[in-house]
Amino acid sequence: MTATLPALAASTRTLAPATYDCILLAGFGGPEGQDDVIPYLRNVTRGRGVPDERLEEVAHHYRHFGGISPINQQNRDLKVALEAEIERRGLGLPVYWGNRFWAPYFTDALKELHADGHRRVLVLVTTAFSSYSGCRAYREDLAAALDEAGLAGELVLDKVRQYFDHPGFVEPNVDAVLGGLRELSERGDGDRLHVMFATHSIPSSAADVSGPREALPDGTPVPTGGGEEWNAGGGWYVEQQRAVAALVMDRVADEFPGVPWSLVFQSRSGDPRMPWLEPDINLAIEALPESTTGLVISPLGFVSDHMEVAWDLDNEALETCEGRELSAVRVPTVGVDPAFVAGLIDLVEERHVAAAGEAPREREALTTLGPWQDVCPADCCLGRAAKPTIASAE
Ligand SMILES: CC1=C(CCC(=O)O)c2cc3nc(cc4[nH]c(cc5[nH]c(cc1n2)c(C)c5CCC(=O)O)c(CCC(=O)O)c4C)C(CCC(=O)O)=C3C
Ligand SMILES: [Fe+2]
Repeated sequence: MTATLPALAASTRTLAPATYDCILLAGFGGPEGQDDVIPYLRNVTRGRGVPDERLEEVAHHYRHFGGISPINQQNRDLKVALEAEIERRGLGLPVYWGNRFWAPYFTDALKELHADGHRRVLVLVTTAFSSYSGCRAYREDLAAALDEAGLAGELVLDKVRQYFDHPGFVEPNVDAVLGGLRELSERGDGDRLHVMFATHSIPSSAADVSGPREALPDGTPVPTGGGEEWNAGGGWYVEQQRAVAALVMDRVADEFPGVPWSLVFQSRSGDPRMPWLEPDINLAIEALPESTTGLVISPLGFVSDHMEVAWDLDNEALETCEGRELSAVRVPTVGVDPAFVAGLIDLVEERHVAAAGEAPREREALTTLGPWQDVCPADCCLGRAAKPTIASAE
């Protein structure tokens, strides 16, 4: 199946700069009241074989917070911050907001921006890493929304690259981890520290096919993973997170040299007999050496402190720490940190030029994996049947 798809030449993974006329902030979406919770969860898990018991368990997480996920407000705040940065730079690009799983849906946002006269859309996705859930699913859902809105021939939808190693994403994460390490030191629990970078678990089979099935333009081969104590999985999803985590630790090493760290996974669902990325954060906390005096938890896999952070880390993981009397701090995601907001607009400016022939902003990347592709090969992150997508070579 995937092996028969034609390979995409490295050079075609970068799009020439162009002029866009608006930005679409593409979010995940979340419920905003108790009555939304079940319809929302049905949207998220449609056709995905997530067991009912898991849905009930997750519904309980939302119910605990009045049925309201913080994610929509966080995206509203991000939209306002992006608008202010665009205004500051005089770019004149309006920002629209749409979600995969809750109102405002992608279809509504596309209809709205089209009605306002826009035709060339640059999409900013609220996830930094490459995986089916973090990239391809957004591209598929945008293609479906284009169709549903009846605008398939009318709009151009290009997407900003995954930005895991862009300074705008890395720097706030460095600051956050540094803040956590300092806090533990000030508490007097800084003797033997550990940093855990938490990210969403995905099926190992999905991890293995995350990102392109070909070498990077510089020849870096597709990562095969394995060989670790835990099931770390292969593919670019894990590789990108490991690279960013290592970079963050390198950056804090001046002040906190030699602090051990690990990449851990959270929020797994699906059939328990299927392998997903491990270790689960809670098991990893249990397995820390008895001598560990303080733990920093960085939600590296997410861009805002949404429900997966508020529940799975702040409730569950911190409780696991309490259970073994381990002093711990969960540090913030990038959220609306000014450096992150500015970084997203830098990413826009490396693609958008006001007029043909103008030089775009330089493409920044802090690991050897980047700058990541603007356009995905046809089989990128493709695990199941191919659906049409935007921002793909085919
Ligand atoms: C990689 C990844 C990201 C990061 C990239 C990105 O940010 O997009 C992410 C983000 C998020 N996931 C979220 C919520 C949920 N994810 C679910 C289910 C799943 N996620 C998966 C993966 C990911 N998820 C997978 C492989 C499943 C299994 C089912 C399937 O294959 O589709 C379910 C169903 C119940 C359950 O199984 O837990 C819910 C409710 C929210 C919103 C939180 C809020 O409301 O504040 C956000 C930001
Ligand atoms: Fe999820």
